[in-house]
Amino acid sequence: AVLADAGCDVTVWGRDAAVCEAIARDHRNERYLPGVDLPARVTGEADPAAAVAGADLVVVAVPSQSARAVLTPLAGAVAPGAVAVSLMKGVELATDRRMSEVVGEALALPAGRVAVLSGPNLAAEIAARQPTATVVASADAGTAERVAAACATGYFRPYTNDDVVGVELCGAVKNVIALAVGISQGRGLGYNTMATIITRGLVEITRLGLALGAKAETFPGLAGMGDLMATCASPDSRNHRLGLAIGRGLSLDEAVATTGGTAEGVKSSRSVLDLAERAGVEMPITHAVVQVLHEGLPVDALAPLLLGRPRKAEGL
Ligand SMILES: NC(=O)C1=CN([C@@H]2O[C@H](COP(=O)(O)OP(=O)(O)OC[C@H]3O[C@@H](n4cnc5c(N)ncnc54)[C@H](O)[C@@H]3O)[C@@H](O)[C@H]2O)C=CC1
Ligand SMILES: O=C(CO)COP(=O)(O)O
Repeated sequence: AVLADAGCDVTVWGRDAAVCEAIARDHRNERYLPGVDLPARVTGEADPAAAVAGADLVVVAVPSQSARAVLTPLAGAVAPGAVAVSLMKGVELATDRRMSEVVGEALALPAGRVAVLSGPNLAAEIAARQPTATVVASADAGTAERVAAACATGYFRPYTNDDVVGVELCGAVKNVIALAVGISQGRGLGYNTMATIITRGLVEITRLGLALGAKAETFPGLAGMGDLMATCASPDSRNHRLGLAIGRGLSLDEAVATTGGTAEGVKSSRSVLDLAERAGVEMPITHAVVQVLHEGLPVDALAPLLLGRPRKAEGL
């Protein structure tokens, strides 16, 4: 809808042919955006190769762990000169690849023809055309500018950035931090705890990013602090909601079943921690989330674990 409002003709592909048909026929996607009229420029197409054929931009928004399988068969179908844009906020399990790396590998595109878009961009608010901003990053400045121009509207303001690593890590790790905030709120803890987790969460995202070559100024920006605030505050965030359910005592399976949609942080917490361990970076909140979600640590052990660490000076 944003791209269409910005003047692009948009073809949506999805794995459910009935949803694609409804988008083409009615310009509605009742399953994911009930009650929202999509612009007339948005149509649907059940054949993925037909959907990408001739497209200037191929915008990818499937769950991160599915991206490689969805994109690999389309490598030959992307038009020469087209740019792929990742909206995904995760890190691939098993390879620890960021999504721009997965997209580039799967579609056989060089880094300069891949862009990432990340920021405080909760889908329902954007569908309601509420004002927000975002970051478009690419290794190629012209590519970032091209994507930003294609999605700029009166309610959606893209800023360009050349720090792909930083922007992507912000998007992936804020989901893990939002899980931790949700868990704390599920235990009945208040705003001091939330602010502590968000602030120290940003520190550990920054620490990882700098170790992996990102730029320091990306982290207090929209993709970093901006998206952390939106995701940790919003009851619409799936990661926040899933954390809340865990904090209230549900098992991971029960929490996933009640949350709806993909909470990327559940799986990416593991790949992020793996990246951190390989880079020799300490990420205590991410580590604690992995322990609670995947290693059986009781939620009540979380605060004593984090607060019981040796004291240190504030900073990175
Ligand atoms: N929903 C939001 O507010 C935002 C989501 N994102 C990111 O966008 C990405 C996608 O998220 P959502 O659209 O919210 O997830 P979702 O879970 O709501 O839906 C993703 C879509 O992918 C489809 N899908 C799932 N597995 C698939 C597979 N194996 N093959 C093909 N299609 C498959 C689903 O049917 C659905 O249509 C995630 O990385 C998320 O972090 C980024 C910004 C905001
Ligand atoms: O990334 C998002 C907002 O920017 C959406 O967050 P959730 O995936 O937790 O719903």
